Amino acid sequence: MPEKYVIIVAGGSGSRMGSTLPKQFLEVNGRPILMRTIEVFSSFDPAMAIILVLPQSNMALWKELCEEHRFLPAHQIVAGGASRFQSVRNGLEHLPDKGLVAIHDGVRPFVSTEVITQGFEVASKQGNAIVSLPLKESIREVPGPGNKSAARDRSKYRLVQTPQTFDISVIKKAYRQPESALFTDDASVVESAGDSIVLIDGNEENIKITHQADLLIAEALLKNKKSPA
Ligand SMILES: Nc1ccn([C@@H]2O[C@H](COP(=O)(O)OP(=O)(O)OP(=O)(O)O)[C@@H](O)[C@H]2O)c(=O)n1
Ligand SMILES: C[C@](O)(CO)[C@H](O)COP(=O)(O)O
Repeated sequence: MPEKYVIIVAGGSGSRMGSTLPKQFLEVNGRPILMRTIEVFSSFDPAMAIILVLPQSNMALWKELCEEHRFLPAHQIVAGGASRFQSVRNGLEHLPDKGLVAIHDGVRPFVSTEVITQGFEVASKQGNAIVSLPLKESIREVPGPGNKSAARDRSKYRLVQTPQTFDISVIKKAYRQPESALFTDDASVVESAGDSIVLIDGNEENIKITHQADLLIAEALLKNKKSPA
């Protein structure tokens, strides 16, 4: 297996959460969300290099939080950009040219180690591995034909999550493209560079904490984790 790296992107402002403090620093059951996310990767492989992308304006806060919570996992801090694309691109500059990198949202603390493992294994053989889930609700296209809404076949779609794991040469080449509004994740950047995307199954608990209600779900997931099997 080639050398493994992870870029954890936490350079956003969390506008949909509606809190003054960006959501990655909010505590769930007494610990900042971002620390929980980093800990999943450091326990998966304590030797793996962790690149953490943060808003420039929150770097001092992060240092204080690390001291307060005695947060020990080693990580290299990189300044984020105005968009997720720019934050990932900044993180990639701190990687060597060879190896594998998992790119993961700092606000997805419930990714399983099985999914991380599968991501590295598949990406080492096929160049990339993108975590996804089937849809569990009906979907409609809006507007569909005739400017009306139209039922669509959900079996043709997947919900895309992170980590998205890549051969470093593949992802670095892709991120040399100019930014596009269509680049909502790393798979879309790599696909636009001409590579085929490989989907793997994710874990249902790996939610992206986005809205206030997600904090309640996160608390419930943690409670469930602690209870005896
Ligand atoms: N300029 C940005 C924007 C987003 N992200 C990160 O990308 C992940 C997924 O983005 P999202 O959930 O949309 O986070 P925000 O952009 O912070 O939220 P919002 O869109 O509600 O403002 C988050 O971990 C976020 O911190 C980032 O590193 N740099
Ligand atoms: C990368 C991502 O988390 C995959 O689901 C997602 O695309 C981020 O999207 P958002 O618009 O920043 O919420």
